[in-house]
Amino acid sequence: MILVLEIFRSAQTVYKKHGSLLRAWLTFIPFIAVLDPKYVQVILNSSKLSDKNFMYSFMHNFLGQGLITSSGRKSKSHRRYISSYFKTNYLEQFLQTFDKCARSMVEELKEKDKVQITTIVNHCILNILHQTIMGISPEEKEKLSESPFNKGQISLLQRILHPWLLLNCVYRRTTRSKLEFKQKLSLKEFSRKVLERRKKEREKHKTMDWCLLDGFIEISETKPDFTDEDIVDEVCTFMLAGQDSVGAATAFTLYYLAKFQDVQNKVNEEIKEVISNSNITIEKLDKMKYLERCICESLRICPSVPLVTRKLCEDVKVGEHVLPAGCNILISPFSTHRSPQYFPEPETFDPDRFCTQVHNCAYIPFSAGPRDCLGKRFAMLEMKTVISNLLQSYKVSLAPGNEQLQLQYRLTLRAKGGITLMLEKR
Ligand code: HEM
Repeated sequence: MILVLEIFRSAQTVYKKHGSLLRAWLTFIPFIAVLDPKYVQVILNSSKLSDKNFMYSFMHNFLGQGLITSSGRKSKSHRRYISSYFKTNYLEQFLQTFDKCARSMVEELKEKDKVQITTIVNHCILNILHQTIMGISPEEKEKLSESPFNKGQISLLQRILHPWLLLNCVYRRTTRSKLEFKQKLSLKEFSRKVLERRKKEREKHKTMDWCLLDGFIEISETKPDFTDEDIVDEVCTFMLAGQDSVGAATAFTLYYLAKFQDVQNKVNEEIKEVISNSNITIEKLDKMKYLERCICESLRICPSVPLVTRKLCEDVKVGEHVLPAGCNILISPFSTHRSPQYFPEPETFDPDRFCTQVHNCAYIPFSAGPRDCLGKRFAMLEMKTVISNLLQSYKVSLAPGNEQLQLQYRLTLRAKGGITLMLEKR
């Protein structure tokens, strides 16, 4: 038996000490932690076991009841409707925005030689999301400054760490709950206004860059079970799902590229060869295989989403064990990615380990199966665009004192104190 935090702290030794199927406590809540990729596969790949557990309901105040937090029929139909908008022909329309926002990020770095890259990257990612999800362009400075998505905060971790707050009757009386409720109202209110504005603009047949909200409106025009309230919830979900996850993964990758100059040089050679100051296209981004392996390796060591949970709706056999219906399952990409059987010397940064095929559930930064990340290709194209734009202009290295990465385990994984880089103009 082990506390969930220990799964992180002793990720390297957890397999030796406890095996890959263990009972774990998240304060007073029992979980079964499933770390072995073969067992993880049984759970994540089953469409019958795709229900999220009670923890996700604590995110309703933040994310609304969109795809990430919902279960059952609603999540299945929403996912079916929305997933077609994450295919290449739609993503292609976002490339210009990725590129434009990345270029203006690089422009802002002019005259600077030392930067907190986490903050800079997060700002760029937020601009990209405002444009691609809601159709608010980076030029609409006033609208952007009003956006409550710039400062959203989730209370789930506080509630877990102070478990009496998990009881709604207690939590409702706290100042934190009132603030969270106010925040939920402002996220929804803002999204509702943006929806109304977009509908009006569509009526006037204004030529506009396509955004995901257009897709949501199109769905609602033909599917009666996809209402305006659902649109608002999905806007909140996508705005928040694509924020810290991508921000952290981009910053972690830049950390490793700054730390290992030989790897950065190889990435830079690839960028020169593939892009050579021409326009970015999906084909070119797909060609950047070495950069992709660097991003994958950063996501292996530092997966932005370090924990995924499920509730079993039926008994499940994994190996010789039967996990009973009703129990809470915890899957930890952070720990599974450190399985020495699949990733020898797991703490070593080695992008070339992805030259050979790995077990599909040994590497799960985007989860796997019917509830895997809908935005994974969006995220990969976006991260490649942002990183290659930065590296075309600057050589990056670690600022003195920033050599050691300290991780902070929030809902998403972060670098404690951010990541500070030195920039040298190329
Ligand atoms: C590096 C970036 C990202 C990582 C590591 C990541 C990781 C994940 C993971 C692990 C899940 C499963 C969560 C769970 O089951 O509890 C997930 C779900 C999801 N992600 Fe991402 N994500 C990233 C970027 C994005 C982006 C850019 C978007 C959209 C713009 C997005 C949209 C979603 C959605 C909608 C789901 C819910 C899918 C469902 O439950 O059917 N993600 N993501």
